[in-house]
Amino acid sequence: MKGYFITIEGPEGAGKTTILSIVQQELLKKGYDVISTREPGGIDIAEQIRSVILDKKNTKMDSRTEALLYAASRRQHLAEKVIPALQEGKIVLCDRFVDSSLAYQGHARGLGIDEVLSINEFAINGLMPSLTLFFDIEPEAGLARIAKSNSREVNRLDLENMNFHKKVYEGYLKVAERFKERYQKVDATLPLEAVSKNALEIIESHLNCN
Ligand SMILES: Nc1ncnc2c1ncn2[C@@H]1O[C@H](COP(=O)(O)OP(=O)(O)OP(=O)(O)O)[C@@H](O)[C@H]1O
Ligand SMILES: Cc1cn([C@H]2C[C@H](O)[C@@H](COP(=O)(O)O)O2)c(=O)[nH]c1=O
Repeated sequence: MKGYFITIEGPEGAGKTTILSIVQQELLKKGYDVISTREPGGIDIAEQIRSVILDKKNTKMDSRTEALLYAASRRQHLAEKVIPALQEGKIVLCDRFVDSSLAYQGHARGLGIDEVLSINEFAINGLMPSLTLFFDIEPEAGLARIAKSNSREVNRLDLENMNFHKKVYEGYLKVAERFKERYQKVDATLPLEAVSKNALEIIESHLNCN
């Protein structure tokens, strides 16, 4: 495929959405053909699946159902938006992708990283990002940012206990180690300007070297 598939990962409140928007604007100014999107969501069917997964009322959702719904939304998003954009040679910046499933469902929910990767292989059919930025921040600090923000609605996953969020973080460290060839850590505790500058530098260097 001609384009670049770049994903942003990290715990709740790490700043992924905020920085992704700044970085996209900077890349557009520099003349790059770049789109941004998110998981779960990004297109209508996947946004509908997102509503089901994240609805606070759905307290009975089984962990395997949750993993399968994320994988289903992922497939539709790839088929309808990501793959066509890559075929047109665009840079696709995606807020979360399969590594979120590995950290949240695989490690934190206890389904197993290998098992969750295996159900996702059917969904992604070989398409993996060439670069993943891991926004590194302890869960307590990320959740404190969300608690302060009045523009971000609290969802079903946010309401999990601190032990769950610590496991998510631990899961990410395992996933980053496993896929170290595409992983780059960004210190997400720094001020916004520093985080966006660092993220932009990593992305541009990847675009120039590949
Ligand atoms: N580097 C930063 N320093 C201070 N505050 C920040 C920083 N980055 C983001 N924030 C603030 O933290 C809050 C969460 O940011 P954002 O929604 O971008 O995080 P996120 O990683 O996308 O979270 P989630 O995955 O849980 O949706 C927002 O209020 C945002 O303004
Ligand atoms: C893709 C994906 C996401 N999640 C979780 C992570 C977050 O708690 C929500 C998404 O909310 P955000 O505000 O857009 O970050 O879903 C997950 O558990 N598994 C996944 O594969």
